[in-house]
Amino acid sequence: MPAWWSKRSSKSREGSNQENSHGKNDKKICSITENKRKSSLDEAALRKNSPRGSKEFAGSGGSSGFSGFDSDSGEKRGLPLPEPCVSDLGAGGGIGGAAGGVGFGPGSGSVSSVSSSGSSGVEDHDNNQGSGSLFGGYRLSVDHRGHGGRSRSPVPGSRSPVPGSRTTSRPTSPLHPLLGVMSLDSSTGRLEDGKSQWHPLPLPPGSPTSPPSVPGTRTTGSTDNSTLSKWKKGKLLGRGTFGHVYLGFNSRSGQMCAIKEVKVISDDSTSKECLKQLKQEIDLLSQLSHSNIVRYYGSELSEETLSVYLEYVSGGSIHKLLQEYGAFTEPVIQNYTRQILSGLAYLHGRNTVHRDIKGANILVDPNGEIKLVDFGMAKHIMTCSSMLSFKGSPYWMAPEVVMNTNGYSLAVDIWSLGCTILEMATSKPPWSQYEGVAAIFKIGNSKDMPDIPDYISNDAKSFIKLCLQRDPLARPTASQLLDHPFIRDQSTTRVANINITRDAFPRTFDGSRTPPALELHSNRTNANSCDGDFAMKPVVNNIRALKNPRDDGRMITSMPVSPCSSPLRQHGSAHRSSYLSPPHPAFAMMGQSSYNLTDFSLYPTRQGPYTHDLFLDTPLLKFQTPGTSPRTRPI
Ligand SMILES: Nc1ncnc2c1ncn2[C@@H]1O[C@H](COP(=O)(O)OP(=O)(O)OP(=O)(O)O)[C@@H](O)[C@H]1O
Repeated sequence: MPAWWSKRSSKSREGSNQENSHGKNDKKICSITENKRKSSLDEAALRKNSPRGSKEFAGSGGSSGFSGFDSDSGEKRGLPLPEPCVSDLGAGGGIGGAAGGVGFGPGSGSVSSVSSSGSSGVEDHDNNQGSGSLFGGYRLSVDHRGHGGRSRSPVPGSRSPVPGSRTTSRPTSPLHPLLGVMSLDSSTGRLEDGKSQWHPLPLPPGSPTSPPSVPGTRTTGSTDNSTLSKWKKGKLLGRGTFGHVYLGFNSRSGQMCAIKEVKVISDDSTSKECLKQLKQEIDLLSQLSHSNIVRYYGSELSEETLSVYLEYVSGGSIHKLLQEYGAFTEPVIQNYTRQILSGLAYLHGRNTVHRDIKGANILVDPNGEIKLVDFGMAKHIMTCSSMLSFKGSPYWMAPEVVMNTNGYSLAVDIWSLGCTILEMATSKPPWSQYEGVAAIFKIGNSKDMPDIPDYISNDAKSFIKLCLQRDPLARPTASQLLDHPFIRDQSTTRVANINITRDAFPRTFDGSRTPPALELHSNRTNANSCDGDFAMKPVVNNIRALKNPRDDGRMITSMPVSPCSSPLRQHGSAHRSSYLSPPHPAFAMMGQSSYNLTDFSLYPTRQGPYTHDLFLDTPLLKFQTPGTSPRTRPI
């Protein structure tokens, strides 16, 4: 068994709502070779932490690097922004490793360990021990005398003068010692590669007004510092391992964002680790653009904090929704799974593995749109070789990750997706009946499958079983899974649903008028996923009701619209009378499919002839037997 346990911490998540151990609080268990001496203590601590009763596995740091953090402190002082490297993901390191001190964020909820082997062929930033550069991929705006200020000529989006700006009057601060060291000590070769770009803080798309390309650039002639950033920090949205997340409000546009902050403290190893993780997240997110991945707006470095500005997703995490509303109905699970898969297919298409897929890292917007977040664990995989580092959250962790022997690949996200589907169906992750260590043994060293509830459909069971195949090579890719009936048949349902709607609302389809509500539904890709409670109701009754003369267009358009996919709709009986969400007979068929695992074996997998997966040639992984030393050699 790899030695990667670390101590419990006390962080809480999602605002004041402490998540239980199945969510964000499950524990980034940190492990590196240097920490072996802590393992016995940590293991003892872990045993105390049952999946239900305990909040934390982890955080070797003990005390939080954020203790005493004042959400209102850390005013941005117009320090130059760090400059992440924008070379493509395969361009090499870029994130200086903080001496391999991986995942020591207090209260960390995931496992994090790094193999001592350096032969992974992975852009594993954690392994950049030699660089000694926390921001190895950053060009910090410092000249060689250590003063703030850009070290090169103006670039788009830089703080260099723009029309109307008066950057010369902007206060400059001495470079933060921590960052100064990082900026000047990169061994990544990316500091001078000329590919780097600034990270301005644009408004979200659709902003009625455009801010200066970089906060702090004065465009109005004002001389006070209040214009430095138009994003004002609001309430605490949640706490993660590596920082706090606040609501941000743009006082110019009225728009909102999420601000993820890590406090910058020199000579604090926890702070360094947090910054490193956040830097990694910035590097990845800044290169991603997908509707199911949280959008990155920009980042900003002040003397006290590094802030990352992200799309605000107001619905909370799947984990939080499960806590508040209970298990999801199957149509909701289908819908969410399709979107998660879509995000994963995009991510994997860029050879990037998320490594921490779980309900707590999947946010839902009010329209039921899924956003993958928390890319602090994500890694880009440069070659066909797989990773050797050890990260994730135990209950969602793939066997090959738990055993940490021969590395792992994109398929770890597919395993975690299977666990997340079980989480959505039961409100708990698989193996949750076991305490931490026992769960890890179950995952890594048994042949057992997690319990799959009887009440889900055969399609759902088939899908989950495919994801939870112990052989990572046997797991289908995200793209392949998008074609599984559990996902694919949603579109059939949606078309049929629209047809029924057309019958029910003929006037809406004859060009005379278009109820906004229907337009909204029909334009959404997730409009097919309606309340499971509807599924059991005779559709015809609702249609008859709709054809009642009283139910005219005025009534329709004045009715409140609830997103079809919202899990909030699954329990409310009041929704059943809503004509705007007519049920579909296909839902009555949920759970009746005779599709099985064998059928899907017709689809190509990583081992199949049609796959173009990078890991086609990845050798089968062997599990490490507890007590034996980890095997890191490729088979
Ligand atoms: N874009 C966002 N919009 C709204 N809330 C968010 C957003 N990003 C994060 N949050 C909230 O903040 C919490 C912590 O965020 P996040 O998981 O990204 O932090 P972290 O330090 O990376 O966590 P982890 O310990 O999983 O690494 C989330 O659980 C969520 O409640």
